[in-house]
Amino acid sequence: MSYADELFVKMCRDILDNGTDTKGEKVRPKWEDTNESAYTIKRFGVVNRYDLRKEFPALTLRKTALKSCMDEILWIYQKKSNNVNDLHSHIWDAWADENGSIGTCYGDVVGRKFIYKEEETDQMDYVLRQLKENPYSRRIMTNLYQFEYLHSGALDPCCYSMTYSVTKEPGEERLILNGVLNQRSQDVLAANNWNVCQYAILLMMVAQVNDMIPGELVHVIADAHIYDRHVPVIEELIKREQYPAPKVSLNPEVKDFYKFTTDDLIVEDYQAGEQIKNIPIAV
Ligand SMILES: Nc1nc(=O)c2c([nH]1)NC[C@@H]1CN(c3ccc(C(=O)N[C@@H](CCC(=O)O)C(=O)O)cc3)CN21
Ligand SMILES: O=c1ccn([C@H]2C[C@H](O)[C@@H](COP(=O)(O)O)O2)c(=O)[nH]1
Repeated sequence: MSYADELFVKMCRDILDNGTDTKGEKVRPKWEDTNESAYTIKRFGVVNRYDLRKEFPALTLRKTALKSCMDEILWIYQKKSNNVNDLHSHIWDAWADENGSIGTCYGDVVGRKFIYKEEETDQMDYVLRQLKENPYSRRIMTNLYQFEYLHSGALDPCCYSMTYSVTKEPGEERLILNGVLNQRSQDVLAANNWNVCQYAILLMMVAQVNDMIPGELVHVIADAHIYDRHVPVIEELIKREQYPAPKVSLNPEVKDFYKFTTDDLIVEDYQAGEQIKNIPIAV
């Protein structure tokens, strides 16, 4: 059975049984159809660890759209775009302006130039260069939570930082590339496995172009929540049958981070439960 399923079911049970309700409090998100407040049951401080050497962390309770996940991660970290017209899914449409822009967040922040040691770079190029030149550095991270740009971005980034950390295992020639994903806010039904698979794929891409082995992904979530309208959906989902994790790999020919496309993601044996259609998204 997929380890990601096991962790997901445990996390959902913990949120539902031990979480606290925001009902009646002042909350930001709304349900688009009725304009009512979208309340949640939340759990503070959830930490999940996935080991990519053992298996890929995809849910099998329902299918996660892995190519769309990768498409969004390429949009942010490779194209460094903030325009939904550069994205092949419609998940960001509700937050875009009439030109398709989501403003100064996500890709826009990744691509902003700054000077580091007298050279102009951006956050992703900095990470790629540090891993090549200085892999044991403890300063290898991206950080999308830039206060000066929040006011003109469509949404404050939820997955806001990724810290890369290299280890060496006895008997293993290549270095292991691990990552800590920090997330301030998580819509567990809509995007938990979506975000996990995205950053797993990002770690795999960054490892491959540095000839490293993707190791552990540690996902730290400050506010892991289930929206009120999602509770019955989650209750049904976590009772479903679980299957072994799919095999997910990258085209080994790609050695340049900027050359990956979603065609380079190879997904095999992905058996999963029925898709849940039309999940309501709080905006
Ligand atoms: N309330 C809320 N939840 C989120 O997950 C979220 C936001 N808001 N705001 C911005 C982005 C947009 N995100 C989204 C929005 C929709 C889906 C969604 O509907 N996913 C479908 C599959 C979509 C596809 O196949 O392309 C799913 O079944 O999970 C996922 C992430 C993540 N973010
Ligand atoms: O990658 C993402 C992007 C967004 N979310 C969710 C988490 C929250 O439910 C909303 C954002 O609302 P805030 O009031 O700004 O926290 O979007 C996610 O889970 N993953």
